[in-house]
Amino acid sequence: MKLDPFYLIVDSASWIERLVPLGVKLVQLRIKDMEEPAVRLEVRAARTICAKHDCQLIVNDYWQLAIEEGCDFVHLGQEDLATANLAAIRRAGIRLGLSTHDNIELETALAAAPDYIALGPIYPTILKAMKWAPQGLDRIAEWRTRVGDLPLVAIGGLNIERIDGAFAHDADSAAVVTDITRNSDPEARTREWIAATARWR
Ligand SMILES: Cc1ncc(COP(=O)(O)OP(=O)(O)O)c(N)n1
Ligand SMILES: Cc1nc(C(=O)O)sc1CCOP(=O)(O)O
Ligand SMILES: [Mg+2]
Repeated sequence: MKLDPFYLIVDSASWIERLVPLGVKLVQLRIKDMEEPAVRLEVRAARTICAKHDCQLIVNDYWQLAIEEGCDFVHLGQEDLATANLAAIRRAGIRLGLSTHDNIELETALAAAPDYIALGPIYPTILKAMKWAPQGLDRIAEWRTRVGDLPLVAIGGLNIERIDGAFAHDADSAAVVTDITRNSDPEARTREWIAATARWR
C-alpha cells in the first residue's frame, strides 16, 4: 500500500469540505470532545465528501463508528490500541495506522501488524501537549530501518519548509494540522502542500 505524501489532519467535516476538493488525497478526521452521535454525523459527511473526491479518509480513535459507518481506515494511538478490538477491525476489512513515540511503542505497534506506522512529534507541536521530546529527523531514518517496507508517516510540527527533510530521511508521508488550519489562508496553504509534495507522490 502507498500513502499519499501529504496527509492532512482536520477536526471537522467542514474542513474536509473546504480542503479536500482542492486535491487532497489523504485526510484524517480527528475529533476530540464531541458526543458520539455528533461524531457519527461528522464521519458520515466526511465519508461522502471523500468518496466524491477520491480521497482516502482515515478516522481517528472512533474505530467502532468507523466499522458501523462503512469506513475503511482508522488511526489509533497506543492507548486506543490497548482497548480496541483489533479482530473486529480486521474482520470489517479496515486498515489500521498506529502512532509510535518510542521503542517500546514501536514494538507494540509492529506486533499489531498495522498498515502504517506514524512517528512523532518530529518537531515541537502547538496542537497538543506531548510528553515526548521532539524526535528529530534522524529518528525517522532509524524508524525506517525498523519498519522495513511498511509505510512511515512523520507527524508533529511539520510545515512546508520542513517536509523535504522528512522525506529525505525516508518518511513516506508528512502529516500536518496547524500549518494549514491555523494559516491565514488554509486553501492557499493546502495548494502549496500539494505542490511541495508532488515530487514524492
Ligand atoms: C498520523 C497520526 N499520527 C499520530 C496521531 C496521534 O494519535 P494518538 O497518539 O492516538 O493521539 P490523538 O491524535 O488521538 O490525540 C494521529 N492522530 N495521526
Ligand atoms: C495529533 C498529533 N500526534 C502527534 C504524535 O506525535 O503522535 S503530533 C500531533 C500534532 C500534529 O499537529 P501539527 O502538525 O499542528 O504539529
Ligand atoms: Mg488517539
